[in-house]
Parts: sequence; C-alpha cells; structure tokens
Amino acid sequence: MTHYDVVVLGAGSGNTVIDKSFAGLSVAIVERGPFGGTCLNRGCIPSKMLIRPADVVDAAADGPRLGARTSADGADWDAVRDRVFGRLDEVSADGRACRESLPGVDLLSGTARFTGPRALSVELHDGATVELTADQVVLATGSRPVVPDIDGLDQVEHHTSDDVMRLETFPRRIGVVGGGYIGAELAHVFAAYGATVTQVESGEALISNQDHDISQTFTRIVSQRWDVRLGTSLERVSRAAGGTVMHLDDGSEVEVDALLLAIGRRPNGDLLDLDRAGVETDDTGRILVDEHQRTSAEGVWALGDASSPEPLKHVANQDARVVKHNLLHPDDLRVSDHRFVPNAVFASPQVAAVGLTEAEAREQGLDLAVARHEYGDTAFGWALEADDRHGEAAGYLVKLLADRATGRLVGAHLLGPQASLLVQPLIQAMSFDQPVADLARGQYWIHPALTEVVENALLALAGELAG
Ligand SMILES: Cc1cc2nc3c(=O)[nH]c(=O)nc-3n(C[C@H](O)[C@H](O)[C@H](O)COP(=O)(O)OP(=O)(O)OC[C@H]3O[C@@H](n4cnc5c(N)ncnc54)[C@H](O)[C@@H]3O)c2cc1C
Ligand SMILES: NC(=O)c1ccc[n+]([C@@H]2O[C@H](COP(=O)([O-])OP(=O)(O)OC[C@H]3O[C@@H](n4cnc5c(N)ncnc54)[C@H](O)[C@@H]3O)[C@@H](O)[C@H]2O)c1
Repeated sequence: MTHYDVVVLGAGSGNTVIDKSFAGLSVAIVERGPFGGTCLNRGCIPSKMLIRPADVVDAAADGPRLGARTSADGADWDAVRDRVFGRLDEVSADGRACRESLPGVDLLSGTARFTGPRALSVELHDGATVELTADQVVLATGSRPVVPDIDGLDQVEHHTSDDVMRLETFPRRIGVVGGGYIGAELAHVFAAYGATVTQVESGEALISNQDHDISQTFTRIVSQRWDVRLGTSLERVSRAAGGTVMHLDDGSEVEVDALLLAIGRRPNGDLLDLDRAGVETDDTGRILVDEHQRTSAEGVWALGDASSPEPLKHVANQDARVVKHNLLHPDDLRVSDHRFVPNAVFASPQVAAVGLTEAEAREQGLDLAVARHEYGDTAFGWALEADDRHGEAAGYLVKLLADRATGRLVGAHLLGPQASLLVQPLIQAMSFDQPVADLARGQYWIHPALTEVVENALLALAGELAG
C-alpha cells in the first residue's frame, strides 16, 4: 500500500492540476489511456484540425461565386489524417515523457477504482495491481461516447468519435447518427472531403440545444449539403456485401461504408465504484460537486466532464484551475464560476452562444428585449454573401437578448463565419456586467470588420431597451 498526498485520476485536464507548486508533496496521476485525455487525442483538437481542411475545401468550392478561379475536389484523407495524428500523437508522447521526468510525481498507466474512502486499487497495463491511499483524490475521469442498443450493431463495424477520425480508409458513404455537436462537426468534415453523408437525428432539428432560430437556420443550411433525416431513428443495422445497411424507423434503408454513432456522452464515474468512496452522483452518473468542486466525500474533488453539466474543455480547464488552488489553499477556497459558459459548434456555418436561449429567458419570465442583425446587412457581410452557394440569403445572423429590468445581455447567439470569435466581446460583457448601451456605444468598432455585425446587433438592442 502506497500513500500519497494527492492522487489524480485522469491525465486530461487532471494533468494540468499538478505543477511545480506541488513540489514537496507526493503525487500520483493515474491514466488508463493515451496521455492528454479526450481533447488532445480524440476530441476538440483533432476534430478542429480535420475541420480546417474541410473549410478550405468549402471556400475553394465557393470561389467561382466571387469570381475567383478555384475549384474543389474533396481531400486526401490519408494525408489529412496523418498530418493530424502525426502531430498529436507526438504531443501526447512528449507530454507523457515530460510528466514522467518530473520529480515527485508518479505516472501510473492503468485503470483505477475505489476500494474505500480515499483508497484505490490500480490495475496497471503491465498486469500488476497496486493499492493506493491518499489525503486528497481528484476525479478527472471524463466521459465516453454513448453507444445505443440497436439491433444488429454487434454484427457490423461501427464507430464513435473515439476512432472515426483515425479511419484507415476514407468512407465514400457515411451514416452519422446524432445531430448534436459531434454529428454536426464531423458531417461537415466528411461531406466537404467528398463523402455522401446521411445524418439521422431523432429530434426535429440539428444542434437543438441552441436557440431555436439558430438551430432551425443551421438545419436549413446544412440540409442543402447532405441528406438530413429529422425525427428519425436507426431501428436496426445489417451487413451488406458493400458495407452496412441502416434500417430507419420510417421504413427506409440506407447503405453506407461507415457508421458513426454520435448520440451523446456519459460520465465515466460509473466505472469507479464511487459508492465505496462515499462519492455521490446524480441520476445521469455525473459526480455531484459543490461550488468549490468538492464531492460529497471528504478530500475528494471532481472536475470536467466527470462532474460538469456542460462537458466542454474550457469548463474542464476552469474547474482544474479551481481544484488546483483549493488543494493548495484549504483555508482560502475559490469558487467555480459557471455563470456564463459559452459554446461553439465548428461546423459550416459556425455557431456560437453564451447565456440563455430565447425560450429559456421567456420561461424564466424575463422582460425581454430581442434584437437580430444579419451578416448580410454589414459591409463585410457583403464580401461574404457570395459564401452562400445556394443563391439564397445566407441567413447568417447575430441574435441578442437583454433583460429590460437591468439593461444587461442575458443571451447571445451567432450563426455564420467566425461566430466563435465574434461572440467573445459578448461573453466579456456578461462576465463583467457591462450595460448593453455602453458596450454598443462606449468603444470603437473597426470598420469594415465583421465585428460590425455585433456592433449593429448591440445598437439595435440598445434601441429596443431605450424604446
Ligand atoms: C469529438 C469531440 C470534439 C470536441 N470538441 C470540443 C470543442 O471543440 N470544444 C470544447 O470545449 N470541447 C470539446 N469537446 C469536449 C472536450 O473534449 C471535453 O469536455 C474535455 O476533453 C473533458 O476533459 P476532462 O479532463 O474532463 O476529461 P478527459 O479529457 O476525457 O480526461 C479523462 C481521462 O481520464 C482517464 N480515465 C477515465 N477513467 C479512468 C480510470 N478509472 N482510471 C484511470 N484513468 C481513467 C481517461 O482515459 C481520460 O484520459 C469535444 C469532445 C469530443 C469527443
Ligand atoms: N465544439 C464543441 O464544443 C464540441 C464538439 C464536439 C463534442 N463536444 C462535446 O461532446 C458532447 C457529446 O457530443 P454529441 O454530439 O455526441 O452529443 P449531443 O448531446 O451534442 O448530441 C446528441 C444528438 O443525438 C441525438 N440523438 C440521441 N439519441 C439518438 C438516436 N437514437 N438516434 C438519432 N439521434 C439521436 C440527440 O437528439 C442530439 O441531437 C457534447 O455535449 C459536447 O459537450 C463539444
């Protein structure tokens, strides 16, 4: 039995908890998979590195609308994949080597489970088992893809985001089940690269966690690029000579070369024997934490996807900073700030949001001011408008919501090029409690930058609030 001051489970965001401030303390980090966790190895970073070439292909396809002599012919999957993982696998291996070289921190490669309060058993990859106890335990064990219970699935090859980005062969036809973040982003990738994509979503719109106007517009735009089946479920799958047949509940059948399941993720806490440690979860398996990231068990902390209702990397990073501080300063605990958590979908078009949707704000009974401004009604928007390869108004927009009682933003929703960047001043305004009127008029907005679409939406909102 080895005793440590601190044991961290999970070397994703958990790895960032431990730095030189822990010198003098004995620390173990336990990791069962590749060093760096989901974001680096199979999440945010490889997906965005795959999205960049997809955006380039789309831009090249749009060139002729602008008068540019460009054309697009998909992408070379092997080259793209090898560029992405050639780099990321090296970053992961370097991270592991760097961590292993640091004194005072033991990196254990294996799977941990609780055997009692702050007592753990780790099954190492080399077959040995070690028993640990610790004064403090940090649960940074993340989440994993949900695989639905579908008839015939055990008979066919299928993928999740864990492995689809590393496919050996590019699928000419791909079925994407789920129209959330992963389904939206990866359908964009495969469609731009030249695959025939069939996307099956049980709900009535794609990215339905977004404001209604945004998810509707997004669904309309991408439905022109690939086959989107809304209100539809995958009933069963079967093998065919050329691939896999998706049998949908509307009676139709679609044959594909690859099947991607992207219907959500679940926290990994259920694999930790948390009850032995006195760590409580909610009924979705999320570890319950207080505002300081403390679990129900003394000396046990949790962060990121293991405990967050918003399983996003910037949340995990923020949680990790709070846990780090609180481990080192037990008499001066910091509070996790989850008030204004933004999100972005890096599809084409991009989507970004912070705060309440209009439906949520109305449900809360707020006296709401709403303003919209379309990209196409700003100078830079005219330059982009040809981006709409279907000849309709692109529908790119900024939609803002404010509470008339306070004059403050309560929600911001953007759809269009660079939405993930354009949203940042709005996140800042909400975080620092800036009034809409000051934000709109109290600073210069560069002309004719795309940020003018945000400025104009804010001016319209300020007008609404004043009127
Ligand atoms: C395809 C995809 C794209 C994404 N894109 C974005 C994005 O663009 N922006 C964004 O903000 N978020 C994105 N996310 C979400 C983001 O990746 C996660 O929110 C983030 O990585 C969570 O970090 P974490 O440290 O909580 O968990 P992880 O990074 O998953 O780390 C948990 C680690 O714990 C290890 N582990 C689990 N159980 C045990 C055990 N019992 N013993 C030992 N080790 C264990 C796991 O192997 C893993 O390495 C994406 C996710 C996916 C899947
Ligand atoms: N850009 C980003 O920040 C980013 C990108 C990728 C992933 N992520 C993270 O990963 C998490 C998981 O992403 P995800 O896309 O798997 O989940 P999700 O929750 O975003 O979307 C799942 C979708 O699948 C649909 N669905 C559920 N069951 C279905 C079924 N049986 N048939 C058809 N459709 C079904 C749901 O209605 C929903 O639209 C996200 O919640 C997010 O936290 C973030």
